[in-house]
Amino acid sequence: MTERIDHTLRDRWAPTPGALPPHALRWLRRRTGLAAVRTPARVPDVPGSALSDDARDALAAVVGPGFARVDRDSRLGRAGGLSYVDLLGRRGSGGPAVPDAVVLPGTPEQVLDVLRACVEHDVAVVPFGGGTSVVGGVAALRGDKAAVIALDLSRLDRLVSVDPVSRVAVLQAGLPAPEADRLLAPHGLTIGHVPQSYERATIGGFAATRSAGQASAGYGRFEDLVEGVRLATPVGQWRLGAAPASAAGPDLKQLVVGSEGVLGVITEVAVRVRPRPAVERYEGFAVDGFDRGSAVVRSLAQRRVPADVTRLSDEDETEVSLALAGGWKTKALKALLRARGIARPCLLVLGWHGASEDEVRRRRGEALRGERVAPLGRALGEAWRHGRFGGPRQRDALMDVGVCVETLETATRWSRVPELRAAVRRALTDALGDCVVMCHISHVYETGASLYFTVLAARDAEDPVGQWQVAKAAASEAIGGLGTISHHHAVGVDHAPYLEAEIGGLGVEVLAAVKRTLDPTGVLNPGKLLPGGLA
Ligand SMILES: Cc1cc2nc3c(=O)[nH]c(=O)nc-3n(C[C@H](O)[C@H](O)[C@H](O)COP(=O)(O)OP(=O)(O)OC[C@H]3O[C@@H](n4cnc5c(N)ncnc54)[C@H](O)[C@@H]3O)c2cc1C
Repeated sequence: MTERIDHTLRDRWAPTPGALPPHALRWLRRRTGLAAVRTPARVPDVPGSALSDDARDALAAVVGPGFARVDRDSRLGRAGGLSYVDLLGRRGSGGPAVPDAVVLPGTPEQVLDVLRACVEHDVAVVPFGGGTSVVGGVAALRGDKAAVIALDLSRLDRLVSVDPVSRVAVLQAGLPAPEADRLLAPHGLTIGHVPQSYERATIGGFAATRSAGQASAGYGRFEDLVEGVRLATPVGQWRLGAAPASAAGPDLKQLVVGSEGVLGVITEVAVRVRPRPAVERYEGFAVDGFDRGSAVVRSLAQRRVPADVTRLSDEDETEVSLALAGGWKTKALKALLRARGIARPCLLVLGWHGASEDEVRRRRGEALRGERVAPLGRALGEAWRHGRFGGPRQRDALMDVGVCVETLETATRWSRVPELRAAVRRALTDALGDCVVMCHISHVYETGASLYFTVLAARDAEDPVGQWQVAKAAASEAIGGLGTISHHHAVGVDHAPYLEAEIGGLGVEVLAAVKRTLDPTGVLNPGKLLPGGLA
C-alpha cells in the first residue's frame, strides 16, 4: 500500500510553513486592525480508544492487523477535516473529535465486511477520503454508538478499467485526484476535475460531495462526470449506472452522488473522462465593476461559449490579490488600469483547453466577440494558473499571524446575484466588524452562478471558534431563501440545520427513509447531512 496523502499533516496544508511578505502583513494590519499574534500548532489531547477488544479483533480479521490501527498518530491524523475551525482545533482552540480507530480496507469486499462488523459491534463509521471536508463531513462523531472508526479509503487506489472508445474509466474511490490523472495519462485521458483541493481530495470524496472543479464550465461538475457507482452498504452492495442515459425511473445514481457517506461507502466510480488537452491557454482581463463583470460571464454562459475556466473576482478580491502580490509588476498593472479608465477593476480569468491552437483560438474569438473586457495578457492568466492551488498554503500563513480566514459559498439565479452578494457581505461585516469580504464567481450556468466568499478579519484571541460560528450563522441566514446553502462544499455538520429550509420537510423524510433502508442501525456517518434526530 502507498499512503499517498500524508494524514499526519492536519494542522496545516503544507509540510513547510510559508510566511506572508512584510508588505502583505502591513496591508492586513491596516485593513483589519490585526495585532501581532502568533499561533503555533499545539498537539491536542487524544483520549484513549473506546473500541472494544472484540470489535478491534473483528475489524483486524477483515483487513489484517496492520490496517486496524488504534495508535495515537493514526487516529489524530484522521480527526476532522480542514475547515478554519478544524485547524483552530489543532492549534489549541476547541479540539477535534478523534476516532477510536482507523481502519483501512484493501478491497470493496472488505469494505462490506467492515460495515457488517461495525453493525454487529455497534460502531459508527466515518468514510474518510482526502479528509479535505470544510463542513465537518469527516468529524469523528459516534452518535448513539459505542465507538467510531475512520474508514480510510486510501488503499482503494486502483484504476480498475478503461474503455477508451466510450471514454469511461472505472476508478477506485480512494484515489487522490493527481494519482487518478497520472494513471489515466498513458491512455491520453484526464478526469478534468480540478478543485482547489485537487492535491489531496479523492475520487470517492468528489462523488460523495457533488464537488465542482475550477474548470467546471468546460468539463462539468463531478456529478456530471459520474457514469456509474459501486456502493457498499450495511445491507449489501449496490451498483448503479448501466448506460450513459436512461429512462428507467428516477436516476438513483444521483441519490448516491452527494450522499456524504450517510447512505453507504462509494468504493468505485465509473468516471466520464476526456482526452488530455494538447493546448491550454489562460488569459487575464479587467472589467470595470463586479456587476458589469457578472453580465459578461452571464453572457458567455447564456451564449454557451464559456471558457473551460471562467472566473471573475469582485473589486475586493482583485484589490487583495494585487496587495498580496505587491512588487513592480503590480504597480505597473495598476497604472495600466488607471490609464484605461478602469476605476473599479475586477479581474476576469479565462482558460481554454483544446486539441489544437486553432480550436482554442476559435473558441476564444467566439467568447470575446462583442464583450467589453480589457485584455491584460497571458502572463496574468498563467500566474493565476500557477498559483491556483496556493490558497490553502496562504491560509496557513494567515492563520500563523492571527488572521481569521475562512471561505463560504452558495449559488443563485443571475437575477439574484447582486442581492445575495450584498446580503452575505452585510451579514459578515455586521458579525465581524473590521474585515475584508472578497467574492468571486467561478462556476457559471445558463441560469445562474456560484458566489464564493473569502473573509479576512483579526482573530478574536479569547473565542476564535465562537467568532467564526457567529459570522457563519449570520451568513447562512442571509443565504436562506436567496440561494443554496452549498454549491459544492456539501452539507456535513455545518449546513445540516439549514437543509430542511432548502429541500423541505418531505425532502428530509425521503432521505431519512432511504437511509433507514440502506443503513437500518444508523452506523454510517452520524450527524452528517441529515438534520439532528433523523441521522
Ligand atoms: C483548501 C480547500 C479547497 C477546496 N476547494 C474545493 C473546490 O474547489 N471545489 C470543491 O468542490 N470542493 C472544494 N473543497 C472541499 C473538499 O475538498 C471537497 O468536498 C472534496 O470533494 C472532498 O474530497 P475528499 O476526498 O477530501 O473527501 P473527505 O473530506 O474525506 O470526505 C468528504 C465527505 O464525503 C464522505 N466520503 C468521502 N469518501 C467517501 C466515499 N468513498 N464513500 C462515501 N462517502 C465518502 C466523507 O465521510 C465526508 O462526509 C476544498 C477544501 C479545501 C480544504
